[in-house]
Amino acid sequence: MDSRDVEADLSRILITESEIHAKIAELARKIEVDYAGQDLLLVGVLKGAVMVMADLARELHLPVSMDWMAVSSYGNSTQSSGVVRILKDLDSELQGRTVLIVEDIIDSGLTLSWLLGNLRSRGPASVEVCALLRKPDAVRVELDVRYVGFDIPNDFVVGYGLDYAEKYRNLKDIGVLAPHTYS
Ligand SMILES: O=P(O)(O)OC[C@H]1O[C@H](OP(=O)(O)OP(=O)(O)O)[C@H](O)[C@@H]1O
Ligand code: HPA
Ligand SMILES: [Mg+2]
Repeated sequence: MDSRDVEADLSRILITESEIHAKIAELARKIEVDYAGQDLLLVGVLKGAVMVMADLARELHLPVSMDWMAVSSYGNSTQSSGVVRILKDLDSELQGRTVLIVEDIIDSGLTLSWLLGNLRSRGPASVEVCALLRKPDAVRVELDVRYVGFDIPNDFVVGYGLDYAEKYRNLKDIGVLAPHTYS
């Protein structure tokens, strides 16, 4: 855990920094095989995916471009509002591009479901998804996700980009937020 005194806010560490980095290397090896010889556009979903994007992009031995989209459906809550808002759109045109969405977490799946529909309507050659975390017991929509790092329990997690009310994104590990911090 980091130097900031946040241990009291976590009920437990779920995934350590070294486990995260090993998993990202494993995902990168698969992506390199699947996209060999192609120019890949990585689309990071701000803000949660900043850490995954930074580490995955540096791990990939492929020519990649990086672009960012900011959407938000959680605000300062631990429950998705179900309403996805674009806060920042992509700078790139997607026509004919090979796109890989990079996400930190699939929880209800509502953000990704909406994003896939939105990006696919822009005429890319393909759109696939790489998500570090997924909560199988929380997913409310059918989603085809090509790369998933860890399936995790249905607890609210923070760290490594994931926030609660904009806090904890800078933790190196991923931990379960103790209920007393938000109830
Ligand atoms: O599967 P879902 O239930 O839709 O949840 C997943 C989304 O929620 C979080 O984003 P958030 O809206 O909190 O924005 P942030 O990335 O800026 O924290 C997370 O980063 C995913 O994008
Ligand atoms: O468990 C979570 N933690 C932080 N942000 C999130 N956004 C969706 N689910 C989560
Ligand atoms: Mg958030």
